Amino acid sequence: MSEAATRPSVNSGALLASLDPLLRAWLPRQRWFAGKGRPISVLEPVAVTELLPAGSPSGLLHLLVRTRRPMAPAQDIAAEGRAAERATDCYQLLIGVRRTLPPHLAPALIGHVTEGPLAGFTVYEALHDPRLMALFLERLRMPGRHGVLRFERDPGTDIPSGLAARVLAAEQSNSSVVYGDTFILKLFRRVMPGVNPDLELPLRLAERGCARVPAPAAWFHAHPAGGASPADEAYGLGVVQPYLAGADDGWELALRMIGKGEDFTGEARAIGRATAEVHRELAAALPTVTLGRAQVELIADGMAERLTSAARAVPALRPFAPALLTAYEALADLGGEGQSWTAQRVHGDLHLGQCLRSPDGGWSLIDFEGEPARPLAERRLPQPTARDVAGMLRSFDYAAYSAELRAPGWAKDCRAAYCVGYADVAGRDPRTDPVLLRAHETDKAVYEVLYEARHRPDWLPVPLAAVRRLAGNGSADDDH
Ligand SMILES: Nc1ncnc2c1ncn2[C@@H]1O[C@H](COP(=O)(O)OP(=O)(O)O)[C@@H](O)[C@H]1O
Ligand SMILES: O=P(O)(O)O[C@H]1O[C@H](CO)[C@@H](O[C@H]2O[C@H](CO)[C@@H](O)[C@H](O)[C@H]2O)[C@H](O)[C@H]1O
Repeated sequence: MSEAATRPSVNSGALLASLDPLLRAWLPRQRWFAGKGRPISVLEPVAVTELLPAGSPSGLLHLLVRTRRPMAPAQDIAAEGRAAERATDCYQLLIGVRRTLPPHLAPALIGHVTEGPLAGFTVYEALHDPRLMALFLERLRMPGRHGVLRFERDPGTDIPSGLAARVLAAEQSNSSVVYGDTFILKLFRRVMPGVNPDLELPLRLAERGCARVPAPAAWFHAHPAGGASPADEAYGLGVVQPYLAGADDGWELALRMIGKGEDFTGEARAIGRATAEVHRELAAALPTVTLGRAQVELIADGMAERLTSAARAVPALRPFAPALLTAYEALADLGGEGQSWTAQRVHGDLHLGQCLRSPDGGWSLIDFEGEPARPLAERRLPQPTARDVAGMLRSFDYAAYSAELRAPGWAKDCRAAYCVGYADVAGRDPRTDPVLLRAHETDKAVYEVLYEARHRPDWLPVPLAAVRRLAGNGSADDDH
């Protein structure tokens, strides 16, 4: 990728127009695309960067495209309101361009271009092409600019050249490529202007020497408007971090151990300890605030608003909404009585899949992006640590449900062990604040209903079962 060969020189409008029908068919099939099963109403370029020209023999394009969120079915439009019709999302794509696609890249096919500047070429998902991704790592190793793209790296971390690239098969909210079992590149898919907490928090934790979170080694972002004005915030696009080779992800490990009838409470307790350690470091690295009456009410109001909008989008949630609201009312009431809590930066979307156990048995936490559907500014606000604890408690429930567990009590025991582990480090058991915890667990279950409806409709029954339980005035642990 010499400077001359990589100078961005494309007419982005004409290029995207030629890819338009292919992307409209391909995008909605991607897991990371929000809004399944409905046609894309608008597809327009935000920025197009030619990293390698077509025909060399494989070209590489970096695209930021804006889509208008698909229209809701007729019956939901009135309920979702005009705002939902106007909502747009920006997605990051890395597109390979070849005359013909070799058989091993067939699963990556996006389509054959028939018109415009790329007529006669085949375009495909570049992440599946080890050659292109090796070239992309070379670009990441060199700090500097490339059109609207800006590449940065930690000068203290050596990223060797020539590492073999392989795309991760896991279906995710984002996409990842592993390099030689030493580094992993995470490419954010739905991107927006502003500081991405998935870079911000690991960088701050690395500064404190926190070993529970892989430290960013290189990262890149874009300034589609040129970056001249302070208001023109960068879009965070991707991060390279050390790859924890041989690590087990907590979700797969839990399902495996359930399958073998093995006890998971020891691991749950260790994850609780890891969570509390990361919370302690985040509280030391970034500002904390005391939540008074007004802030607690705001949090409760925010939860109620999310419930209302989720219930509009997912009809199955509607019958439970009034009962779920009582959890938020109880939180606001406690705030009104003068109960206060500390808020700090948190993980924001903690679940078993974000916990990795290294072969030495130590747990690390990854993916500090927060809930992908929330605005960035909101995800970066200090919050009670109960948000993360609630995420993990829900995750034990997910694992038990997904394994169609016969043994009652598995989730309940893991939830308890996790809280005990948390208290080992924090000195306070999260269950000491049942109203706070319940409100956050309810909020999480509501988020999950919306997430599953948008991304994995087949999974909707999992959070709906929890919603039913939480709405039933019973304990969140009932039925396990
Ligand atoms: N540093 C790492 N070491 C090993 N595996 C990792 C690492 N980071 C991510 N992974 C793997 O990649 C998967 C997806 O990463 P994650 O950051 O959670 O992306 P997403 O936001 O798409 O869920 C994880 O579940 C894990 O299996
Ligand atoms: O892609 P991310 O890991 O950033 O998070 C999103 O996808 C998760 C699913 O992959 C989703 O998590 C939900 O499903 C998990 C099992 O697959 C379960 O362990 C979690 O508890 C449950 O919330 C997550 O909510 C979503 O933001």
